Amino acid sequence: MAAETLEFKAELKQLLHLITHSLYSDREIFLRELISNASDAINKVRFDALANADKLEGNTDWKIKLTPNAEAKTLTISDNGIGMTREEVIANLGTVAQSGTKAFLEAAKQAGKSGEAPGLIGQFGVGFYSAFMVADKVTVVTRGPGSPADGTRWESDGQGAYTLEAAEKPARGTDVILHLKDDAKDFLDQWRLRSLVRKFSDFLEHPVTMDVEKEVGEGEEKKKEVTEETLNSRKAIWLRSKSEVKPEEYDEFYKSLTHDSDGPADIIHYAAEGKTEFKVLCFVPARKPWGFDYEEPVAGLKLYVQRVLIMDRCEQLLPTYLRFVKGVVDSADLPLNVSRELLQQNPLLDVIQKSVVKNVLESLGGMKNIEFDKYLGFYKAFGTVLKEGLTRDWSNREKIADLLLFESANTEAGKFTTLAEYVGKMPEGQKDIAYLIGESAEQLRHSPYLEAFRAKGQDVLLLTDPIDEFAIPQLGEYKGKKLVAADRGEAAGGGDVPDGDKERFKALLGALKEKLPDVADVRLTNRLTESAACLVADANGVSAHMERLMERMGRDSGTAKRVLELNPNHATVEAVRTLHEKDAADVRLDLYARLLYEQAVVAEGSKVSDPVAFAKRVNDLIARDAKAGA
Ligand SMILES: Nc1ncnc2c1ncn2[C@@H]1O[C@H](COP(=O)(O)OP(=O)(O)OP(=O)(O)O)[C@@H](O)[C@H]1O
Repeated sequence: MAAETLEFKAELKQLLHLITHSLYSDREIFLRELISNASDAINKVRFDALANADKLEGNTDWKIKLTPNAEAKTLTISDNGIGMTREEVIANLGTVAQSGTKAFLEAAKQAGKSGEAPGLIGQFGVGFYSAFMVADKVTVVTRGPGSPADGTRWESDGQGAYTLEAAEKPARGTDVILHLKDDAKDFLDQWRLRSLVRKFSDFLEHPVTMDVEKEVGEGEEKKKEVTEETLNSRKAIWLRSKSEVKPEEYDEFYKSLTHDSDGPADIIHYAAEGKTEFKVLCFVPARKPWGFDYEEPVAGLKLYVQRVLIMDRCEQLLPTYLRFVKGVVDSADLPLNVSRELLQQNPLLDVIQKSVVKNVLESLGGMKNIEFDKYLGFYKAFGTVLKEGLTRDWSNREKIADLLLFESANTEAGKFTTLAEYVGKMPEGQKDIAYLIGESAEQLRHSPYLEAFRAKGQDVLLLTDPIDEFAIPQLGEYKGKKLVAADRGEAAGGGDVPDGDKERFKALLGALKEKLPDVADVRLTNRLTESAACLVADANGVSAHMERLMERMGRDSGTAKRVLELNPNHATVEAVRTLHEKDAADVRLDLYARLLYEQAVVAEGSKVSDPVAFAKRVNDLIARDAKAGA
């Protein structure tokens, strides 16, 4: 049958254009990507064979073989893995399945200028196409379990189309044949290949081999002999003890696992011993992977049973709030031949998860105490995700709370405090931990709600992460101290005012309440020292910040009316009181009531319902005042 020509999908064309035209630095990573695909393919067939040994066809001498051919200027990467059917070739090598491709293209365009782009390739699951960084033509000959006639040959120059035809393939598996570009001939060099394999794939369980010519014998007997050599040491890095692993080995393993071009922020490597035994090697990335924010949140670790990869992402091993953690768990206590469904019910997985969570949280705590700058980088990337744990992982709430960072009324802008530090600095008499939620710390620093706290020498945490609105009330308390919102009725700032004031203002408060249908009540407060008025929510009501959030999401927050609090010691409030005492029917009182309310709305960072009318009211005041003063 003649070869059939098919077009790449549009996005893939764009991607290939980018790969072949702009990504030049670091192109050696193509070898890591292709070896990693070959290794995945071997793992797949080996796993399938646990249930159906016939698939193996006796071909179980697992290996990935590199064949450089100087004459033909090709480098071939062969494996005896699962192979692909014709349909699978079309699905896997003719389209980019990942939804993040568009984002990749954008990111790569940006990063292309700064030379970061190759690091991005793997992150977006386009590893195979990195072959076009070094090859101007790629041929793939592959077949799954079956007979030699079932093979498929795929070929492309990466320009927009590929050809497909049936092919004879004696053994199951895949050959990827790279027709190297003129400037990529160094990848034919055996020493270069050997050093790249050691760098990228040393820990790989399967041997990566190459035929090497060696001189053997002495004198007359001397002759050249070709032997197949294994290039990688094959020591699964997670099975070794910590002291045996070099930092650069961790680094390379991490990079092969995540495709990150930088090293990890934190390494968690231990062997659990006792009733159940397992080994864990996890990493905390130093920065957010591209796509982390818009991809569906999924967590998981690779699960090996005695070095056989059973699941690429075992969700039972990691809670979603630690989904930034990447790594491997190897357990000798799980049965090798169970189905994935049964495996997921195995109680041992919960035991392992508990242990992983404990170790990750402790390790993050250590980073915070010892390498704060590094921790800050981590926290800025993943702090929001970590906070999800406050609402989901009750048993570890306190440990997670210890990892939180906050700006506060007393910190300099851009500096942070912790709950433990806050509690340590609480002046005598302060019972609760006060916090204020809003859009930016800068705006919150000017909030009238801070006044009373400042006057008492108390600090207030300034929270600006949208999740804080849910997560912090869920936390509820820390070390026996209640967390209270500074703009709520119950907060330490609000308190009783002297009876004399209450008596003097009684009539005015009644009148204002009538004039202001938007508020639930008008009362005096000692919360304020500089401002005239503020709005507070009931202890159980919806806060102003929450209302703004709900509005933005297009939801009705079922706005509960709030309480207008007035500062009896403020000159403006006192002047309005005097005016009301003289003539309760003075028409100006309507205007003043409205403005007292509206300035409280503006001060808390919300919008007045009719900004034009508000401006007109202020202008009327200015005009009157200016006229009186002229
Ligand atoms: N040697 C191979 N044997 C069998 N299938 C392969 C082989 N190489 C690639 N594939 C198939 O092609 C798909 C696409 O490969 P590609 O490297 O582009 O992405 P990926 O491996 O899925 O993602 P990532 O590179 O992020 O791991 C693979 O998922 C696999 O199904």
